[in-house]
Amino acid sequence: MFGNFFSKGQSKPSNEPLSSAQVTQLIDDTLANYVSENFPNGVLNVCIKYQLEQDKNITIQLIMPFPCQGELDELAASLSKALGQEVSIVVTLQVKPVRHFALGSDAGEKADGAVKQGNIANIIAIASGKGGVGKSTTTVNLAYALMAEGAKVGILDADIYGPSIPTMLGLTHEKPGSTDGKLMTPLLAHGLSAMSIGFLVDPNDATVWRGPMASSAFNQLLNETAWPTLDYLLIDMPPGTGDIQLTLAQKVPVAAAVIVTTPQDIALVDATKGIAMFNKVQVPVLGIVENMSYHICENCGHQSHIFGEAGGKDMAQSNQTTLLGQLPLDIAIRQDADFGQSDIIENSTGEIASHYRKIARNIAGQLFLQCDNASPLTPIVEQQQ
Ligand SMILES: Nc1ncnc2c1ncn2[C@@H]1O[C@H](COP(=O)(O)OP(=O)(O)OP(=O)(O)O)[C@@H](O)[C@H]1O
Repeated sequence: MFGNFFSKGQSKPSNEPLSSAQVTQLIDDTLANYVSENFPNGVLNVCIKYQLEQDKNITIQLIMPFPCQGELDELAASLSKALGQEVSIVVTLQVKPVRHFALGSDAGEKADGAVKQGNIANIIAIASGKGGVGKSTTTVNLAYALMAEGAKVGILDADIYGPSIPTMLGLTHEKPGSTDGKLMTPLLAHGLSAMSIGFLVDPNDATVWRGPMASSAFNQLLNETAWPTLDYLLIDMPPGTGDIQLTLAQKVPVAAAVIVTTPQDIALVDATKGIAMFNKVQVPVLGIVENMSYHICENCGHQSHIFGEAGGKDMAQSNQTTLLGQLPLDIAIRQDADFGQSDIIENSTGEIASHYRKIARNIAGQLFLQCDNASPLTPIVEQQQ
């Protein structure tokens, strides 16, 4: 796809240096004609503002409605090569809410989209039918990946019975404070705002909570946290599709859900139940992330499909949803999770980071593209050119 942007009625530049007007035209056409999953009608079609600066180097300033820096960096690299001149694309984000969110203790009950606008643009639930498929690990890495793409992100650990987010963020012994004595200040992990029941109570105490108690603890975590302005709040849902999950999905104005699964049959069956649950409460499912899809042998490079092959793709097809991406079973992912690290923080252009960043862009892009019409609680979403 990249490098093909001259194909739509454009001619490749000859060796002669291009005039400034020709460069402008070529860049305009490229941005208009570049097509990918997240830009089905070109970049300019969704761009809010576009500005071109030509000097020794070329800088393209774009205001975009969803994070896409990584994809546009690749487009800029292709343009640089084609023009023989350094081209950079600088993205500023203006993420629009798909559903309005009210801060305050009554927000859960009034999740009807008519309440006052909070400072969280979009809440995305990350769920799995089956436990242990890597939902929390994926949620943490996707949060960092969205940040690497330029977004302001928070994470809420709704896994009341087994909160693993504190460990995965390296915040095990930390406790949130409060500046006003009412709202808790979320903890920060490399710029990611986080709240978890694991910060507040001994996880062993929470395991004996019954449904209503767990549900009210979750409401408190969401509504009594002084969230900063966020483009996305990712909710790490408890595994399963029982009453607790259903209540959470209903109480929170979730813009959309993402299902994490492994390609194993037993996990896919439960993931299908997860999709059905969100359909029931009319929360659009953006797609499926297939975790532990394959393993590459460190010694010989052989790729093996330990948990089966193509399960996520087939399941996405049979549920009329999208396979948002596949992640390897990789020792570095496991080690990072155990030690409160993420490869994305250290090396945002590394191989593992690239997998997560691509999926993060797909989630944000599909949320923008799909949800305008899909969510019953959607306010008018303006698209500007
Ligand atoms: N892609 C991966 N490669 C290697 N290890 C992974 C990967 N994804 C997750 N893991 C490991 O698998 C284990 C389970 O992951 P995690 O806790 O994220 O699963 P979960 O679905 O959230 O579990 P639970 O159902 O308990 O909430 C962890 O040890 C984690 O480090």
